[in-house]
Amino acid sequence: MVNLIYLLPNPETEVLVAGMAKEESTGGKNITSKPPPEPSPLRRAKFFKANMRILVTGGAGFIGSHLVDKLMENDENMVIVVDNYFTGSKDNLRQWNGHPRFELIRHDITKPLLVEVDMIYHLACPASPIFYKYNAVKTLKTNVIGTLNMLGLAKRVGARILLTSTSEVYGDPLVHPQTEDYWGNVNPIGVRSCYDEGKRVAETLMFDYHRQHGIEIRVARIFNTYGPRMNIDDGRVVSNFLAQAIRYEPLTVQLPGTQTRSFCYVSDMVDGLIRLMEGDSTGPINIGNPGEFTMLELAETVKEMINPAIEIIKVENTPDDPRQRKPDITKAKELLGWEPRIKLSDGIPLMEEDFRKRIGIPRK
Ligand SMILES: NC(=O)c1ccc[n+]([C@@H]2O[C@H](COP(=O)([O-])OP(=O)(O)OC[C@H]3O[C@@H](n4cnc5c(N)ncnc54)[C@H](O)[C@@H]3O)[C@@H](O)[C@H]2O)c1
Ligand SMILES: O=C(O)[C@H]1O[C@H](OP(=O)(O)OP(=O)(O)OC[C@H]2O[C@@H](n3ccc(=O)[nH]c3=O)[C@H](O)[C@@H]2O)[C@H](O)[C@@H](O)[C@@H]1O
Repeated sequence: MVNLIYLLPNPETEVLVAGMAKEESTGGKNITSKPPPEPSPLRRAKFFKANMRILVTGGAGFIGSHLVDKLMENDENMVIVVDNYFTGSKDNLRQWNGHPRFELIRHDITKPLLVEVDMIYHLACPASPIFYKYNAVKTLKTNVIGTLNMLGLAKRVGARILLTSTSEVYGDPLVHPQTEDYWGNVNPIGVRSCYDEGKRVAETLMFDYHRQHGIEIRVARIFNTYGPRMNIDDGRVVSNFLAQAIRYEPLTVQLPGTQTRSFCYVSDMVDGLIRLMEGDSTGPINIGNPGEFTMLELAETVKEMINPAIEIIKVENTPDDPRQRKPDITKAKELLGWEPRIKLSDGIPLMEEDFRKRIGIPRK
């Protein structure tokens, strides 16, 4: 039987068999890192040397499209986006349509993808609770099979890969603020589990590929991010409150209203992700703004800044809503030289302008 496996011309099988053999000879102990695989010979060809080919999965989404804008500012970068447009839109990337250094591929990452790239920013996954709960099994497949596919690609072409994980890996945290060494308090069978457990498995896959196959990995734990281009009916709190205030609708604070979040403006987030990708630390590293607000405080702030005439009402919450969340960003400061620059009161007006344009209600 074992001999038959050796005869299969499948590189995955060969690695598996080689790994098993090595494990036996090390007395069953864990095998640590191997050198990363050799990149394709194309990488050394003159034509390709000039450009860094960067794949962004989920690049038509909110954070992904801002990341693409930033990466495209560098003439040395060639950017390839893959997206299935579940929560993203081509419109977010229209400024790059037809650009010689840009490609957009309609693709679902739960299916394998073969492209020659040097770096992978792996963002594809619905992020708003209403969207990730909509098809929970698909969310899990995206996190598990999708991440496996992207790691398989990274292994094949020798690319460095960054995963956008989430503060939701801490669940309903019992440690506050959250440090990266906290293992979290997550319900494994709840309605949010497809997302938070999915991301936890995605992190595990990243570290196992790193240990077992020497893949260069980066893991960012993103805390609530907001800014222009969020879907207007996205369901997340900042976009909900802004759209409601602009439309003269009451702001819906979910009970109890004392739950907290920390909000990071999208340009700060993109800066943190690029620093992490280009730096030497694998992470996981928290990237977020430590300014912490209750949802009632957020509603009061939006009301005061956008439309003092509107009402704030309390509505039912959904199960397992984390009661508090605030990143400890000591590691990001020390290892990436990163900290956020834009405070909530400066970020909201930047987002308001974009929302008013798209909703079609100008400021009076
Ligand atoms: N925005 C936040 O506050 C936040 C916080 C923590 C983590 N994150 C993570 O950052 C990433 C981006 O979040 P976002 O806020 O931009 O969300 P988003 O929903 O705007 O973007 C996600 C993108 O992924 C695409 N996508 C989803 N499933 C896919 C699949 N199977 N194949 C291909 N494409 C697929 C969507 O169409 C969309 O364009 C996600 O991985 C999310 O988990 C975001
Ligand atoms: O930052 C993160 O790590 C994660 O945060 C979000 O999860 P959540 O914080 O629950 O995001 P929201 O849906 O925006 O809710 C934030 C808080 O606002 C409250 N809320 C939401 C919407 C609303 O209309 N009113 C309201 O009070 C919710 O009850 C919750 O307490 C999403 O799951 C992901 O985008 C992301 O991975």
